[in-house]
Amino acid sequence: MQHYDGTDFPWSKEVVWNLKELFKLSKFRPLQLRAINMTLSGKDLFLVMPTGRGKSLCYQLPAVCSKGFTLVITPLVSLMEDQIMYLQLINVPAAMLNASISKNNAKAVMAGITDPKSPFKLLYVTPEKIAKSKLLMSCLEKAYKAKLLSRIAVDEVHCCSQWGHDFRPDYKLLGILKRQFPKVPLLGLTATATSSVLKDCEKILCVQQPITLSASFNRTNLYYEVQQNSNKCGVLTIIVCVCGLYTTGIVYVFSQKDAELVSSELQKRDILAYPYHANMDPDSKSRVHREWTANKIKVVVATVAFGMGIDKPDVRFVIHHTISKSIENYYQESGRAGRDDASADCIVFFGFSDIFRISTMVVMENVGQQKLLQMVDYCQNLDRCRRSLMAVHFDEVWDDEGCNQMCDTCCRVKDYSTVDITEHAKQVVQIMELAASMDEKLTPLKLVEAWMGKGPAKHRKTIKPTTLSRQQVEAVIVRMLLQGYLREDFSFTPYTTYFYMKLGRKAPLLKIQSHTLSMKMRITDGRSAVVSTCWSQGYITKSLNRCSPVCTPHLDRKKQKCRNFC
Ligand SMILES: Nc1ncnc2c1ncn2[C@H]1C[C@H](O)[C@@H](COP(=O)(O)OP(=O)(O)OP(=O)(O)O)O1
Repeated sequence: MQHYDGTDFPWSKEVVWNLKELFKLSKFRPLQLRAINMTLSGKDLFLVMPTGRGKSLCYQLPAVCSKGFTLVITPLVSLMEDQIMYLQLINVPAAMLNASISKNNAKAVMAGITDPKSPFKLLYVTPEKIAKSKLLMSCLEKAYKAKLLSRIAVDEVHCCSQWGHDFRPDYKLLGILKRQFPKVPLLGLTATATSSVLKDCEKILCVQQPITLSASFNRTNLYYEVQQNSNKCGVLTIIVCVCGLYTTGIVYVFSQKDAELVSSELQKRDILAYPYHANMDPDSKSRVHREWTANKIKVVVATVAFGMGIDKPDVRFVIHHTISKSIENYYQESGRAGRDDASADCIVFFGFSDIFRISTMVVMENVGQQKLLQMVDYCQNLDRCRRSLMAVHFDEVWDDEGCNQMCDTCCRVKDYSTVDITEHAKQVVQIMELAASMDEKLTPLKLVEAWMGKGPAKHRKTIKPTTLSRQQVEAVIVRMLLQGYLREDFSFTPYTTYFYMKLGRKAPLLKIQSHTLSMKMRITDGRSAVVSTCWSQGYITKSLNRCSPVCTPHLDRKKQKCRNFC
């Protein structure tokens, strides 16, 4: 394999020349040269490389060094437009075919496909075009026969698999390409795919035994941190502080409403923040994107609609106001930070009720629930370094040295201790059994309240209220959910989906005397690195759960309460 890292191939001189003179890059990043040499040798390849590490170069550069053109399948029109704009800038001819281009333009592109002079080196198409346009397939057929179709690149290849985090039905039909054009090397690219997802993609794309190249998922310059979402004021305080520390960043939120609300709260605190979500008109969306890229806007407060194709190198923070729906999503979204290799912060706020908000949203997805719980485990698991949890998820062999104190768990090991929660878990089971005996279903909130001695007396008559704090109560319930002592139960009405708790398959184990259950909990109120920095710079004075100086202008003087959040 290492042989492919060399520069003694017939094409090597041209490759190196183009890297420097055309793409204006001084050297390759890890795995780029290997991938380029392999695809130029005609091998079928899956390239798994973290977001922002330069996957595009691995097909753009070979395209320039090959006869004919490279067909690039990309899911989003905006992604195509960005790439074409960049390629035009460096004088590499490229074209695209999608529903947004004019008929005349499409006609010219179709003619270009079979033109022996190849007026473009890269042709970008959506998977829908491959699935639906017979004309395109017939042109590609002719190009194949004339040896003009040099390579097929399938970007975001994980979209083929239903087990991936972003399945797109039209990707399922892309197997036709390898069946019709078996001699053309295929290059599948993704930032996030487990080995089982790649196996699935292999079948769907009809490639036989492709070579998989995986760059380490570990973005060493990113600092990962999870903050408890205890109240809205605390969350906003930290967001405001982080915005004060850095020049540019993204805040991801759950809904369009949150995007509007959080951005307007940041604006009230003199932070140049704008919302971005799918319901905005295209002009407003591209204006926000453009102005943020040009540093005229400091923060974009966005839903996941602000996604693929964002290539701003100097993003210094990505904050998740609400957890992502999967680790893959989180990795990709947070990975938009620090593309310039300078350090950047990735902070996610984890709130108990958010689990159930998102749960009802992903309930229809094939493995939506399972993926959400993996994300919850990432947030709640204090046993292992955040990076090692991601490594396990992406099937990467992990060495604990790899984190280098760049996550909150590694920085704060002294703040955690293992606590036996067996008796607590038994109390939860008693409450659940009592509710079941009355034929009642408990929502997570009702379960918390009953255990804390609040809510209807009938739910808690057999036990004393717990002595645990609310945060600990929630943590125990989440732990029980993650470990199968509790499980989710959904109920659908024509208007909404309700989420209830049920006893899980492992609940009977708690009846066995010798069975124990433990978890790591925070024992001190030590400050995280991000909070410490805010602290040392005078942004935060007391507890994060109180109003800080940043909130002071918004205090209602009479009630001494924050008008918006407390
Ligand atoms: N060898 C290199 N040296 C320096 N910069 C590079 C190199 N290769 C690529 N880049 C730059 C170009 C882009 O600005 C940036 C990201 O490249 P890009 O190909 O868009 O990433 P990607 O495709 O892996 O990310 P995503 O998964 O988000 O699509 O890195």
